[in-house]
Amino acid sequence: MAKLGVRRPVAERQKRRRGKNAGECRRQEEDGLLTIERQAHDGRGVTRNAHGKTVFVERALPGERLIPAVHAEHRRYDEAHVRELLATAPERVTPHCRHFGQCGGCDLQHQALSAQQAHRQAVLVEQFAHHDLTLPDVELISCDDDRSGYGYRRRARLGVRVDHEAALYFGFRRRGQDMLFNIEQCPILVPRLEALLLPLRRHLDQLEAPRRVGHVELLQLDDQCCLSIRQLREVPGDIERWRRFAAEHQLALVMNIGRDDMTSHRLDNGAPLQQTLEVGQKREKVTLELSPGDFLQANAAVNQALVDTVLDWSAVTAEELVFDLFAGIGNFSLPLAAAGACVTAVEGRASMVESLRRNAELNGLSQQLTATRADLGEPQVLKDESLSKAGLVVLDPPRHGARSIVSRLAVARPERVIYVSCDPATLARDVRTLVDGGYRIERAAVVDMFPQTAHQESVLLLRRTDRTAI
Ligand SMILES: C[S@@+](CC[C@H](N)C(=O)[O-])C[C@H]1O[C@@H](n2cnc3c(N)ncnc32)[C@H](O)[C@@H]1O
Repeated sequence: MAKLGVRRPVAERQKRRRGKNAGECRRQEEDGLLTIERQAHDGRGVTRNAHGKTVFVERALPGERLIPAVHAEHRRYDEAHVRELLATAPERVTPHCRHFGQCGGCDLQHQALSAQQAHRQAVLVEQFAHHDLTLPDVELISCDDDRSGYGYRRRARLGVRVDHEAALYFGFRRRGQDMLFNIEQCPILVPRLEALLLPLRRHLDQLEAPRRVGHVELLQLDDQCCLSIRQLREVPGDIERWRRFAAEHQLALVMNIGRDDMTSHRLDNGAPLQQTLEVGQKREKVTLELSPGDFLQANAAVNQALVDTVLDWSAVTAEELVFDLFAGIGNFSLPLAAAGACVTAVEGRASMVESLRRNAELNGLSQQLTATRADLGEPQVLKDESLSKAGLVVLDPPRHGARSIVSRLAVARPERVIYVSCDPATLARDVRTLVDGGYRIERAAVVDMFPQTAHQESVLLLRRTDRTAI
C-alpha cells in the first residue's frame, strides 16, 4: 500500500531551474522597493529595478509596491516573487484555492475577474500591434449566469506517481517544475469533479499497484461524469477495484492499458457520452456524442456563448458553403449545419472524424455536413477552387496556429473568415497574412474560457475587402 506524503522539492533540480548563481532572496536588499508598471502576458507583474533591469514578479499587480525576492537571474531580466507587499492594487482579491501559487494550473486568482478580462483584451491588442494591426473594439464573450470565474472546468487530467519511498502523489504539476504535488481541492473544476478528488486519492491508496497508474482524467458532460484511467500495465485486481469505484460514484469508466496503446476501452455499460448545445433563437438542441479522448472545450457555458457568437457573426444563409477547419467532433460544424449551411468539416484525428459523422447522423444533418479527415499542416490538402466558393471558413487550430492554411485562404479568398484561437501570438501572425491578402478585421473578442489562468481564447471575424476571387 502506498504511503501518502508530501515530498520536498529536489534541491539540485530547483537550483538548475532557478538560473545562474541564484540564491533565493539573496538580492532583496539590493533590489529595494519596486513598483509594478504593467502585467506581462503570463500574468506576472513587470517593472525595472534601480539598475534598469527588467524584473518579472509573480503574483504582483500593476501599481503595487513591494519588496521582491529574486529567485532567478538572467542576463536581461530577473524573476522574482513578492517578499513583502507594501501597497496593494484595488483589483487584488483573495484566491479561492489554498494551492494557488504552488500549483502550475492557475496564474490569476489574486486578480479580480473584471481586471483579468481587461488584461486579456489588452494582451490581444498588444499582440496585434506587434504586427502593425489595429483591432476594432475588443468585445468580451463570457458566461452570463456565473460571474465568479470558479467552478467552470469540465475536464481535467491529474497525474499519479509513487516515489521510491512509496509516497503517493496525485495532483497537478508544481509551478515551473515537472514534479507533481498532492491537491486537496481545485475550485476551478465544476463541483461534481472537485468532489471526486479526495475519494479518488483514497482509492488510489487502496490499489494493489498505484505505481501502474499513469494519470486519471475526469470529464463532466450534461448528465454524465466520466473517469478515464491510463493504466501503464494491466493489474486485473485493480481494474476490478476501478469498476467498483466507478459504480459507487456513478461514473462512466474508460481504461487505457499499456504505454503505447492509445485506444481507450469503455468498461461500463452506460449510455454513450453526450453533450448538448443549443442553437439559434429557438434554442434547438444539437447533440454531440464523443468517444473517450475526443477534444471538448473546457468550459461548457462559455463554449455555448462562443458557439452563439460564431453563429451570430457568421450570419450564414441557407445552403451557403462553409468550411469548418480543425473541426473536432463538430462543435461549430453541427450548429452551422443546423442553421442551414452546407458544411465541410475537416479534422485530423480519425476518431473525431468518426464522431463527427456519427453526430451528423444523430442530428439528422448528414445531407448538410460532410466530415473529412486531413492533415491541415499540409498546404495542398484543400482545393483553392472549393475554398474560393465558400461564403465562410471557420478555423480553430491548436496553439501553433494555421500558417499554411491562412496562406491558402489569402489566395482562395472566401468571403468571410472566423478565426477561433487559443494563442493570441499565432493568431496575430496568421491574421497579418489574411490582411495582406485583402481582408479586414470586422469584429474581435476575447473569450473568457479559462478564468484564473493566463490561457487566452479569442475570436475574430474577417471579411474580404473586394470581391475579386481567383
Ligand atoms: C482547439 S481544437 C478545436 C476543435 C473544435 N473546433 C471545437 O471547438 O471543439 C483543435 C482541433 O484541431 C485538430 N488538429 C490539430 N492539428 C491538426 C492538423 N494538422 N490537421 C487537422 N486537424 C488538426 C485537433 O485534433 C483538434 O480537434
